[in-house]
Amino acid sequence: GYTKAAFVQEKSLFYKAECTMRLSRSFLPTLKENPAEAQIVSHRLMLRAGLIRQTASGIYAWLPAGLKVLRNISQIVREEQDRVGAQEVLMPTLQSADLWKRSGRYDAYGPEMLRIQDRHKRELLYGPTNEEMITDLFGQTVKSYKDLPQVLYHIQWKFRDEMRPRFGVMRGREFLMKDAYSFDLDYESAVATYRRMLLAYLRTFQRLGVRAVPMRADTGPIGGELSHEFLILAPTGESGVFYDAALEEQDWLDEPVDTNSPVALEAFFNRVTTPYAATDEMHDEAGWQAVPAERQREGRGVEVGHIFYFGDKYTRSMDVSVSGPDGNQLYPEMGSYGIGVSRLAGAIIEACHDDNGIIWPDAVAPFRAVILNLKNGDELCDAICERIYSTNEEAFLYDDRAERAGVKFADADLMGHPWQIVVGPRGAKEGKVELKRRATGERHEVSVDDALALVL
Ligand SMILES: Nc1ncnc2c1ncn2[C@@H]1O[C@H](COS(=O)(=O)NC(=O)[C@@H](N)CS)[C@@H](O)[C@H]1O
Repeated sequence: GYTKAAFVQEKSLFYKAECTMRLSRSFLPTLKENPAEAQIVSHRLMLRAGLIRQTASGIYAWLPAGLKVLRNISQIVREEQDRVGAQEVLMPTLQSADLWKRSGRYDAYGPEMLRIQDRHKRELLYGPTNEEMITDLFGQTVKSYKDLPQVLYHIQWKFRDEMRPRFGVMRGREFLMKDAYSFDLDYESAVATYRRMLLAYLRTFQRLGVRAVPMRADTGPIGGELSHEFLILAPTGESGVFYDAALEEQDWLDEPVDTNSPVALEAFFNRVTTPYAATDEMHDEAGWQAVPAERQREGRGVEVGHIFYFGDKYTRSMDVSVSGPDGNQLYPEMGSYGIGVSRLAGAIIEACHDDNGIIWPDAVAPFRAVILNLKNGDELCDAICERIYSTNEEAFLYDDRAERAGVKFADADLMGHPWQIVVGPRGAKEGKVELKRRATGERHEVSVDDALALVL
């Protein structure tokens, strides 16, 4: 068996700064009851699992576990943007109204725009999106077509003064968005960029552990004529969706698309857009009836991403041009590509939960596993828990509270950790722990080493 002396000796060798994720000392306020104001399951569970707290209508604070989820989502989004050659920048949340007057959207955008005056009475606004700002930044720097294409993105907070914020972070007023903007020499290369982004989005959502169906969309206040939105299937989704089941069976991660070949991109684009898929706004009966009945899928979806090609809408209106191959000035062709990063935290829960709580996909979970000590103060249980905990303090939440087992099991299911490592006195005597997979409920009694090998 594992002795306390061995543990103390080992721990003293590898002593690290104490990580705060011992539940007895963490800022992780779980709730026993469903808050009355939460109407949908993701809002209820995000409050009950201690991930967020509302600070004003449609505005939330992200508590330690919720912030870990936000960072995990952001990191996957970032990796897939970098993979298709986009470059990360960070633009401010506050924008000068002058930019929006140049593009003509200052008045057109409407009451959702939060307008602010500074002490010198200068007109500012809290950015709802960044087409104007990125086009201005691009125009200050790029003067020749030789410097095209450019794809720039950032992951930044936005503000839209929604008339009725609701459903927690799903329809907030201040929310985190990845927004990318592309600048190309001509239509063909702009379309190639659009298709690369579409693939990047499908890979991103698959890596997040959800299925997002791409659908033709209308373009709304952003403008342009080529647009797709990506919807995660969830019963509380705001959009009705109709699509061909063929779209659910693709594995985009081993999709060998040569993204430098327009021909390969066209073949990929046709594979994605040929099967029928439309939200209720774009649905057409004729197209729908052509889908064989056994492949027709109908439901509701949450929009987690939206991409647009809109040509020279902003470069022309803001007069941002570059010298072309023939020496004449030309307006670069643009697209913009948004992902609702904070909305995804809620949308993923809508798609991944059961009656006991959240079921985090491994890639998004705030912790890989929770260690449940069923007998605090028992020398062997404590030693085994401390040993597991000290192997990777970032990955583990250690429930060291002086609570009875039932409370620990219920909270572990509620918080949705992919793995539960249960340490009880009987198993500890044989150096065994019980490993539970949250998604399936499967339990196995294994040695500590095997548990660590499986979880990490
Ligand atoms: N009120 C909101 N709360 C949370 N997420 C939102 C909200 N409004 C939009 N989003 C998310 O942000 C994504 C992009 O927003 S958007 O308006 O469709 N597109 C743009 O703003 C473009 N500038 C893309 S760069 C949406 O697909 C959605 O997932």
